[in-house]
Amino acid sequence: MSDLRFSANLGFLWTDRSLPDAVRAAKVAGFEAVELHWPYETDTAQLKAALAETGLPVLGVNTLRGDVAAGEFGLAAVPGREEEARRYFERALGYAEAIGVANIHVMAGKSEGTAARQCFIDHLRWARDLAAPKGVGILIEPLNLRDVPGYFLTDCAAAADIVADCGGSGIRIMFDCYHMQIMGGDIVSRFQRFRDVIGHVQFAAVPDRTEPDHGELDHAWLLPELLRAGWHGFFGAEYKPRGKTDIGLNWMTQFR
Ligand SMILES: O=C(O)[C@@H](O)C(=O)CO
Ligand SMILES: [Mg+2]
Repeated sequence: MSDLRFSANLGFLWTDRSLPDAVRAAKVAGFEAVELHWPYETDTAQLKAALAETGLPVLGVNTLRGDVAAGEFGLAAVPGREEEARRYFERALGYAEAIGVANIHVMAGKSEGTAARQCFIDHLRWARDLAAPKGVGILIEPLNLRDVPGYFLTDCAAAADIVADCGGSGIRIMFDCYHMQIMGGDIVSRFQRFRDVIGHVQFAAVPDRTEPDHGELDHAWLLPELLRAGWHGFFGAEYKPRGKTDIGLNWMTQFR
């Protein structure tokens, strides 16, 4: 593999296997890390065993979204739901400590306005102060409004302001090229502008969020360009395979 290091997002890849087996499959495929969405039903001892066996680090887990059937997508920026949001974060932190996770992605939820922003900031400060002594960082991710209408956080400038208002340390932006392209594009300049507060990078084809081998974004150009723009971390492959995950891994060969 070149200088690019890839992380397999097991929220989308190898979902036909148990999470421990998905970790093993990611190792065999050449990924150098994994990231999870909502692994909470998976036994931590079994997951830990697969992680130890493969040596793959876990870059992130998400806080729970709330009542998904009712359209909820996180609670941290939803006034009136503060207690539940804190319980979700404590659950994520407990799981992160049990298996060893670098970051918790705090999901903001659907809301708007100054009360929602203050609610999010209060939650993030509290969460950061709880997680930092345990060596766990916080990520916040601007999402696109086509997939998640009404989501509170949709833009990097707003996310960077929130990080600053939280005091700057312990909270970083998850820069997902898929969402960024849908919310205006100009990905490399935006990455450069917010580089100092970016804590993870993800990618997928736009517009269909499948393998990064077609569509609006030329990943063979884009990902090395982000390295040149100063990114030193992993690239999270967060796409929904068109078929079986293993069949769709050819995109990786262009980076070898
Ligand atoms: O981009 C995404 O959808 C994710 O990174 C996520 O964590 C949940 O929405
Ligand atoms: Mg993402």
